[in-house]
Amino acid sequence: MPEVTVRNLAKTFGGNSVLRDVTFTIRDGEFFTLLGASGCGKSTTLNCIAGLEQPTEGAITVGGRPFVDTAAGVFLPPEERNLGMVFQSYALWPHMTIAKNLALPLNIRKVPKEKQKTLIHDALDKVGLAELSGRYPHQLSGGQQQRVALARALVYSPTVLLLDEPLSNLDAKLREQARAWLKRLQEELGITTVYVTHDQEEALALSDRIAVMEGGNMIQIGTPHEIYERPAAPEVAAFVGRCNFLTGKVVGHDGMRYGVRLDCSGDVVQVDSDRNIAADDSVTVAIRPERLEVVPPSGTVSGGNRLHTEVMTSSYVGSRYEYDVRLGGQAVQVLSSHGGLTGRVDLVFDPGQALLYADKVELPEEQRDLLTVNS
Ligand SMILES: Nc1ncnc2c1ncn2[C@@H]1O[C@H](COP(=O)(O)OP(=O)(O)OP(=O)(O)O)[C@@H](O)[C@H]1O
Repeated sequence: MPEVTVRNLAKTFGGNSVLRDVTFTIRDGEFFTLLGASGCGKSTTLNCIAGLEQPTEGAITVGGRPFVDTAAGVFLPPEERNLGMVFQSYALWPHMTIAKNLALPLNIRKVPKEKQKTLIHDALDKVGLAELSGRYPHQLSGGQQQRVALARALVYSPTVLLLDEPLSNLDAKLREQARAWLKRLQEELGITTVYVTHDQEEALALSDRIAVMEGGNMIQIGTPHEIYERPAAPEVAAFVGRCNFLTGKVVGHDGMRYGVRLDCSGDVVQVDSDRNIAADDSVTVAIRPERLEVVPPSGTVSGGNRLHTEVMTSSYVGSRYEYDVRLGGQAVQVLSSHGGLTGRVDLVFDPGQALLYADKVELPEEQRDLLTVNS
């Protein structure tokens, strides 16, 4: 299966720039996800690879074959790219059986009828639906229809699979099952896959690597672990998983490189960071709710840092408790296995569990709302 390279991709719609200098390489056999909020340019990027959109600038090659090169005037039409596509709407023909739906792309490619039978059977077999080839789409569940759409994209052995939110029409439970099934299938087939989603959990669960997009730019490319544990920018930390952003002022450094000490609403804490930050700089500390431990004041627990806070609200959410606490003028969310804490509490965390950003961060809406509601 081929590698996909995208170089300096740009797209404008009527003077409105929606992709800006996007560059990335998808490795052979990789499950690569474009993740970001609605309107950030994920589908436009995918459609440029598919040939459904013509980029304003840039070059795309698949397996070394140029699909697009605006500088050289190259644009390969979609039907010559041999890519498999599945969209959010499965776009199955309702008046045709499943077998007939799968035959369509083969007819276009002038595959002989006898060979078609084997290919259709094999493709339906891959998605576990070989028995249902004579049914019509309305005789299948949503999950089965989604599998048929995938089989139709696989039936002509595409070089790359392009999937645009293919699971978003399924209900939550079915979606989780389909996710596990899709990952297994992609691994078995070893097909290079580009996946578009705005669902960060789905991206983390499915992908070998994720590209996080914002406003037409790619702001980080990395493995799910890298994206979650070492978000390159506060925007990534805010979009992937939940994150608290605390403002603080640097009061000094411990040691040559790591260990920045800072004042967070009156408490001095230490955060590991290799950023070059000077004393008195205003910084933002990002910390995940599950990386904070909430304890009664002066309660003992391991962890280097202690913030003095007060519980605003707490709720039991089945597997754990969620606390919203106030730290000076800042709101902080914490997940804990301990329930029933009220009033003054301490938040404890390890210096390696927080990330330091040199810029002041615009608070995510949930954190701003928390303070407004509880003040
Ligand atoms: N054909 C078009 N004409 C004009 N503007 C467009 C067109 N297609 C997309 N856009 C705009 O380009 C921007 C990026 O759209 P795109 O569909 O790539 O975003 P997305 O990240 O896939 O969002 P979503 O998850 O909502 O599909 C949006 O602001 C959108 O309105």
